[in-house]
This record gives sequence, structure tokens and C-alpha cells, in this order.
Amino acid sequence: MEKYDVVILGGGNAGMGVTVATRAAGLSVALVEARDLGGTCPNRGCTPKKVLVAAAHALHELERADRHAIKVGTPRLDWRALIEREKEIIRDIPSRLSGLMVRRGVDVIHGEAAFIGSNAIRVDGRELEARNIVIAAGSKPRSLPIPGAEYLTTSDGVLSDPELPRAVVFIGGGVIAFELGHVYARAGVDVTILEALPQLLAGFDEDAVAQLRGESERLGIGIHTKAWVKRIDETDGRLQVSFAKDGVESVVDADRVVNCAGRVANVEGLDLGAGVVVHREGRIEIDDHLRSRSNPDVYVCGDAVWNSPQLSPIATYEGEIVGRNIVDGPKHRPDYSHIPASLYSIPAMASVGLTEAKARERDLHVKVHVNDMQGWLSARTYAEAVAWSKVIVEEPTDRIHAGEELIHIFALAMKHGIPARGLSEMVYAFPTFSADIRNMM
Ligand SMILES: Cc1cc2nc3c(=O)[nH]c(=O)nc-3n(C[C@H](O)[C@H](O)[C@H](O)COP(=O)(O)OP(=O)(O)OC[C@H]3O[C@@H](n4cnc5c(N)ncnc54)[C@H](O)[C@@H]3O)c2cc1C
Ligand SMILES: NC(=O)c1ccc[n+]([C@@H]2O[C@H](COP(=O)([O-])OP(=O)(O)OC[C@H]3O[C@@H](n4cnc5c(N)ncnc54)[C@H](O)[C@@H]3O)[C@@H](O)[C@H]2O)c1
Repeated sequence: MEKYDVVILGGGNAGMGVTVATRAAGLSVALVEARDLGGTCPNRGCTPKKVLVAAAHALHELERADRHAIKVGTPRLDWRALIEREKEIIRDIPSRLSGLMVRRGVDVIHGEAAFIGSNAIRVDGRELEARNIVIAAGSKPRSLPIPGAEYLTTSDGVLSDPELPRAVVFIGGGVIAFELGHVYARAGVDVTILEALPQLLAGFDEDAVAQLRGESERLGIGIHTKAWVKRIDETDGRLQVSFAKDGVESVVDADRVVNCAGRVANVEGLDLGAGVVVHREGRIEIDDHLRSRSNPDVYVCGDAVWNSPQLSPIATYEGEIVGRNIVDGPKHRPDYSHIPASLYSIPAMASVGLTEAKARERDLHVKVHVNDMQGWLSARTYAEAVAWSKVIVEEPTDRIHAGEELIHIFALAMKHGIPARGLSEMVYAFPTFSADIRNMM
């Protein structure tokens, strides 16, 4: 049995985050990765997705060029070349990360790992024993147990598909559906989003979501909430998605049906039982320090944590906290209250802090400033189709609880306790979107 201080299962943002403090402290660290170093974000998530979003931005600018008195012809998108561009941009990321791990002194082992004991794992016939084992195995799409589920594709498929489909149905009205749906719609694809709940994009303020829904529908995206997908059939290479809404059954035709119904911890193949890691259907029971409740030598971080947001900076942040807990003992806890999140539709929708509903649930005394900014000079200058903000300020302390769009200025203010007044009193360069902050609250 090979011995290490720390063995990390998964080489994404979370797993690599763990290596920072553990290697700085001189511990011996092995990181096991089954696929590409970097994991989802650079290889199958944020980065390749943003390449497609950037192209959609260019199409969006062309669409409104006439508002700036510019005449352009009808743009023609070469989708295959765009996918090649996306792949080219991310191609060398795993090898660059591999170099980083070598320089940091981490042993990278390729293969699929599983527990064989409370402090031991097996990977490709090798057995490794460690004082601490970290589960950083990420997430995978939630399976949809419907007839015809074999016809489903996922965001992985979309990001690698060289053919531009004519029609796409997204099952689930969350972040992935809206981001990829906006790209497809601007590329001329017929897009439908089917969401089971009455509310789209849970977690964002409902009135902000209403703005985005309006703009998505203006683009031609068909959106159905309270839609229960019953089955997917195939006829002559085309797919038919049957769904029920308000007791009425309907069918939408598509070339692709994308499972965007959320992601669950990717821990099925880890043999958690052998590792004495207690879980409920893949939800590992952890304490405030991200440590398994049943096996204190095991930590969990990133998307594999079932109850924190599945975002790349959070995966890195949790990984770094786990690394520090391994070095210092279980002292450090994550604080998610000032972490911004952004949805890369066009326009993007961003938020930080509590939603208005959550602030009211907590009985906070808040003043809510909602602004439709479409008529403001900055939005008119850039011919923005939608410009909207909501700032929630806690009255007694004058602290900001949520912002939209210029999100990092708000996040910085929240993190460092700068009151709303501090942001209004700031002198901003003009004309800029940041200068609008003075008038938002
Ligand atoms: C389409 C898409 C777009 C996204 N866009 C954004 C965005 O714009 N901004 C944002 O903040 N977040 C975004 N995310 C979320 C973000 O990608 C994740 O939150 C982040 O990558 C999670 O990092 P992680 O290290 O926890 O998991 P991962 O990056 O998934 O890494 C886990 C790694 O573990 C490996 N692994 C799993 N099981 C084993 C095993 N048994 N043995 C060895 N290795 C194993 C996997 O191969 C994988 O590489 C997006 C996600 C998707 C799917
Ligand atoms: N910009 C970003 O930060 C970004 C981008 C992409 C993905 N991500 C991360 O990836 C994760 C997964 O994204 P996602 O869009 O798959 O999940 P999501 O959790 O954002 O949305 C899933 C949606 O599917 C719905 N749903 C579930 N089962 C359904 C069913 N049977 N029929 C119809 N609707 C159903 C849910 O009610 C929910 O609205 C997110 O949690 C997010 O954190 C982040």
C-alpha cells in the first residue's frame, strides 16, 4: 500500500484548491483524476460555454447595429467553426494544469478511484492509504426516469456538437437552459424550455427573472412552466417531447432534447460504504467544516457538496478551506453570504446576497430600490434591450443585501461592510455603467 498524507479524488477546481495549503505545509499529496485535469469548468462548463456566449454577444450587437446608424448585412454563423474555436481555446488547459501540479509537487494519478477502507482507495490496481481523503468528484446531470430518456443529451453534448440543430428542447428552466438557450436562439434555432415548477431560475428574485423571461420570449424562446415531461419518442430521426401542462397534453418536435434538470453529486461509483462515509442518496452528511460526519478523516468540497451552490469559484473556495482544515485541524468554515453569481444570458443576470423574499422571510427591515433603467442615458447609449436593477438595503445598518449587474462592486462593498451611502457618495468616471450606481438607491 502506497502512503500519502492526503489523497484527493477529483482534479477539478475543488480538488486543485485542496492542494494549495496542503502542499504549502509540505504534506505529501496525490490527486486522482479519471478524465481531464481542471474538471468541468474549463473543459465542459464555464469556459467553453462562455466562448459560445461571446459569439452570441457578437450576434446581439449586429442585431442592433442599426440603432447605432450602422448598416450590416444578415450575419451567417458557421457553427462548426465556432465549436472548433471553442475547442481550440480550451485545448491546452489540462496540460497547463498538469504542469502546475508538477511545480506544486502533487502526484497526479490518472484513473477512476473508489474507497476500499476508511483511509484507503484503489485506483487502476494501485492501493493508496492516506491520513485524509478528500471527495472532490464534482457533479453529473440528474437522471430523468422517463420513457425515451436514452434520446436525451446534456450540456457536454451541446458543447461538442458540430451540427447546429433546427430545434432544441431544454428540460428544466435553470441556468444551463437559459445560457445555452440564448446562444441557440441567436443562432436561429427554435428553442423551447420546459420547467416543472411554477418558477424559473429558482434562487434569483422573481421580478428579475420576469425581465429575463420577457427578453427570452422576445427572442422567440418558447417557455412553459408547470410543464411535466411525460416521454420522448423518435420518428425518422426527429424527436417528439410530450408534456402535460394544466391538464392538457402537448408535443414539441426537436432535433435535440437537453437534460438541464439540475446536477447531483457524482459519488455513485466511489463505494462510500467501504469508506464509512454516510450519505442519503449521494448527499454526504457533513459538518460545518466540510468533514464527513461518519468518517472525520474524509472531507468533501465543490459540486460533490449537496447543499452549497454548484459554482466554480465556490468549488475552489471550498477546496482551499478543506486544505486549510487538513493542515490546521477543523477550524475553517465557508461563508457564502458575499459570493456573487451570474447567469450568462444576454443580457446577463447577476446577484449577490439575499433575495428580497429571503430578506423578508428573515424579518429584516429592508428598503427595496427597483429601477427599470432602459430609459437611462447609459442603457440608451448602448441601445440595451433590457436594463434593470434591484438593490436591497437593510435600513438600520444601511447595508446592501443584493445588487444586479454591476455585481462585483456590490459584492466588494458587502464583504468589507461599506454601507449603501458609501457607494452613493463615490465619485465615478462618467459616462459609465458604474456611475449609475449613485442613482440606483
Ligand atoms: C455547462 C456548464 C456551465 C457552467 N458554467 C459555469 C459558470 O459560468 N460559472 C460558474 O461559476 N460555474 C459554472 N458551472 C459549474 C462549475 O463548472 C462547477 O461548479 C465546477 O466545475 C465544480 O468543480 P468541482 O471541482 O467540484 O467538480 P469538477 O470540475 O466536475 O471536477 C470533478 C472531477 O472529478 C473527477 N472524478 C469523478 N469521479 C472520480 C473518480 N471516481 N476517480 C477519479 N476522478 C473522478 C471528474 O473526472 C472531474 O474531473 C457550469 C457547469 C456546467 C455543467
Ligand atoms: N453561470 C453559472 O454560474 C452556471 C452556468 C451553468 C451551470 N451552473 C451550475 O450548474 C448547475 C446545474 O445547472 P442546471 O441548469 O442543470 O440546474 P438548475 O438547478 O439551475 O436548474 C434545474 C431546473 O430544472 C427543473 N427540473 C428538475 N426536474 C425537472 C423535470 N423533470 N422536468 C422539468 N424541469 C425540471 C428544476 O425545477 C430547475 O428549475 C447549477 O446549479 C449551476 O450552479 C452555473
